[in-house]
Amino acid sequence: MAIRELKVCLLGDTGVGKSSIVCRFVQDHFDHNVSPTIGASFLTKTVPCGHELHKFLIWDTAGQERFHSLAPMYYRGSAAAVIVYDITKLDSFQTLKKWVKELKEHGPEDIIVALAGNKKDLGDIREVPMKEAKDFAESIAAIFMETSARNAVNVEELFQKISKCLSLDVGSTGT
Ligand SMILES: Nc1nc2c(ncn2[C@@H]2O[C@H](COP(=O)(O)OP(=O)(O)OP(=O)(O)O)[C@@H](O)[C@H]2O)c(=O)[nH]1
Repeated sequence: MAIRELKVCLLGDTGVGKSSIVCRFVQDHFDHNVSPTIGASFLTKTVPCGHELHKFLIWDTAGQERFHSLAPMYYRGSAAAVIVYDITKLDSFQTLKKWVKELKEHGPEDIIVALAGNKKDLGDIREVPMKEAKDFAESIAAIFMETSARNAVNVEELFQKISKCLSLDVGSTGT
């Protein structure tokens, strides 16, 4: 079976759960006391998609402002970007919009963008209405999912959607 390597980066405010999403996806594990990422971390996971295997090369970037200038190194050459916000923090949704703008201006032209509203398990203290995020995602033709790294909700599904989109992309350029 053919293996395709797909570079994916995670972007978003500090504390929104980027590392936790990656950890849930790659190791099916959740840590309540995960330390903030320094610089970036790298993990891989291979998943079947149709008649091929997709090997995700995942760059989990640091959300702290002091690391912002490093981000282009990770989104350049990426096939997809997952921009994460925390549904309980309106500020993190504003930061997501800044990342969308930055990707549009400086990212790869054909990059697939996925928006992930994480911490879905904390719906009681939600600050970002799902509809608002969904409408925004639609307006920029992005994949959208609310996830919970903690409860393993929609994390696998998020990467499956990205995988499917990447397959379709190849299909359309091949014809
Ligand atoms: N309740 C809940 N907490 C979560 C979830 N995902 C992550 N967390 C918690 O949120 C905190 C921050 O998670 P991280 O994964 O370190 O966030 P990050 O976006 O990688 O942060 P930086 O590395 O600083 O950019 C940790 O205490 C996690 O345990 C979730 O789905 N639900």
